[in-house]
Amino acid sequence: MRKVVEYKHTEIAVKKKLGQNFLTDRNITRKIVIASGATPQDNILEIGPGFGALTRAIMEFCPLFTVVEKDHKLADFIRSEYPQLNLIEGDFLETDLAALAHDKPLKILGNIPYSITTPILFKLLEHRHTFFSATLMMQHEVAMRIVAHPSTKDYGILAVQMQAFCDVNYLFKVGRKVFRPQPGVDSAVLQMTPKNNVPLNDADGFRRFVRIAFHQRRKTLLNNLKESYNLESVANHTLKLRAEALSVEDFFQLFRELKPLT
Ligand SMILES: C[S@@+](CC[C@H](N)C(=O)[O-])C[C@H]1O[C@@H](n2cnc3c(N)ncnc32)[C@H](O)[C@@H]1O
Repeated sequence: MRKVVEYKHTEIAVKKKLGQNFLTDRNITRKIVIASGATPQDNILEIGPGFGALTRAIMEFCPLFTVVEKDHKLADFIRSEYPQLNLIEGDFLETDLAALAHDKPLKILGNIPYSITTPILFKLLEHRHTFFSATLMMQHEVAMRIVAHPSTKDYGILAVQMQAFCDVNYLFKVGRKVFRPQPGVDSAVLQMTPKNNVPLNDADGFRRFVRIAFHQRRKTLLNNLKESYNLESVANHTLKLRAEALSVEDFFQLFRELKPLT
C-alpha cells in the first residue's frame, strides 16, 4: 500500500528504498544532539534531514551547517524552510567528505536510512580522517552488532572492523513508535569516534583479512586462512580457534604474524 506522509506544505509518497521513517519525538532529537556535543563552532553534517526533525534540534545548538538529502521533494522542503543551511541535494555515499572537512573535521549526525546503513558505515570507516565523531540513529540490531564482544552471537566482521578503527558507544534505544511511518524494528543511537593510533600500516589488508577470517564462522582460523596466508609464524593454539573468539587486539596481533600468499 502506498504510504503518504505530509508535513507543513509538503506531502511525499514514502520511499522505502530511501529508508524514510521520520522522527516525531522532540525529546529524542534533542537527546541525540546533546549526545553529539554540538556547539556553534562545529562543522556539522547531517545525513538525510527529511522533514527536518533532527535538523531543528541541531539548529538550537549550531545555527549553520550542512545537510545532505537525496530525495528531491524533501530537499526542496529543506531549501524553503531552512534557506540558511548548506544543502547538498544528492547521495551521502557520493558526498566528498574530504572537501567538507577541508577546514575542520566534521561532526556527523543523522537518523540514517536503514536500507544503506552498512554502506554508510563503511564509507565513514574509509573516510575516518574527515570526521571527529558520528552520532547516528540506526536499527537497534545493527548497533548491537557494532558494539558486540568476542564469543557472542552478534560479534563478527562489523564489530571487528568498526572497533578496530573507532571507539564505539551504544548510547540509547529508541522504540519504533516514535517514527512515522512506523518501522518494523526498534532503533538505537550509536556514537563512533575514530581512534588516533591504530596499530596497523595496511588498513585495507586488515579489512580483507577480517573478512577471510570470518568467512565460515564455524570453521577454525586455520581452515579459513590457509588458502590466503602463510601461517608459519602463528601459534598452533591460535589457529585452532574460531575468529569469533579473538578480541580486536588479537586480530591486530595475528595480522602482524601472517603473510599474504601472492
Ligand atoms: C530515516 S529518514 C530520517 C529523516 C529525518 N532526519 C528524521 O529523523 O525524521 C532518512 C532520510 O535520509 C534520506 N536519504 C536516504 N538515502 C539517502 C542518501 N543516500 N543520501 C542522503 N540522504 C538519503 C531519506 O530521504 C530520508 O529523508
